[in-house]
Amino acid sequence: MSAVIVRDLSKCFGAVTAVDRISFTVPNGATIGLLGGNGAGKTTTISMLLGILVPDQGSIEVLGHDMAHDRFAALARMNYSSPYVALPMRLTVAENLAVYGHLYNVPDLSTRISDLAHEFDLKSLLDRRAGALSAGQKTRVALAKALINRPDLLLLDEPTASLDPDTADYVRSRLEAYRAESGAAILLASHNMSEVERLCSRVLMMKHGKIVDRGTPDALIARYGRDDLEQVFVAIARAATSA
Ligand SMILES: Nc1ncnc2c1ncn2[C@@H]1O[C@H](COP(=O)(O)OP(=O)(O)OP(=O)(O)O)[C@@H](O)[C@H]1O
Repeated sequence: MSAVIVRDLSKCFGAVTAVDRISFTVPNGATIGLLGGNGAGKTTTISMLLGILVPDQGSIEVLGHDMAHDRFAALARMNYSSPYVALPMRLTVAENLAVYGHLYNVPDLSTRISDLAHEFDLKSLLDRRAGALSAGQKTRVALAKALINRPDLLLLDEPTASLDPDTADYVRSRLEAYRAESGAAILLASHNMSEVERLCSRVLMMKHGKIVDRGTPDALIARYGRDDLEQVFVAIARAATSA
């Protein structure tokens, strides 16, 4: 069964077609990569999945719920992190996690916060204001917030942005472990191709709002005759420029 079913989805901003009739699924228990150059339409797609933007056309089904008519049932079972969406800056890290935990009605919230603080090495940051943290510290708090309700669908926009290589590696292993233990589906937008190769069973390649190719990382690498996904990405991006 699929956690996400997107059919013929479009979104325009004035004359700009940000997302252009895309269709895809995210199976339960899978991590799917959403790739594309700057302005390809990844964030717009994720925003529609979250119900933040209303599509001009098409349908989105999340965890069995039609987002046009029944989105609150789905929103309770999903979560997201994005470096482009700031957490309330005046609240401490602990207050932030508590607010989101209450919003999602998380049972035994203090234990959940303590577990996440341990998992993402946040214990020494719990009493610090979110606005006063470094970029990498904010990313770790955003990931803890994204997991607070043990979501069945996790939407991740650049989840390791600003993390040092050691912490990024640790976070990737935590995301893999969460998917394996929970059976959650993950949609991952990332510019880090080695991260995508490691985490994603399949990828969707976006260009100018369309999905121009899709498949497993290995299949795409073979189809384009390249050594890795980074080279495939560059080949598609350059083809786009000359198109
Ligand atoms: N609120 C908005 N108003 C007008 N145009 C927008 C708006 N949001 C996005 N766009 C445009 O829609 C297109 C897709 O943008 P989007 O942010 O979805 O791309 P992206 O793939 O996430 O890019 P990046 O990798 O740079 O984050 C771009 O041309 C962008 O300028």
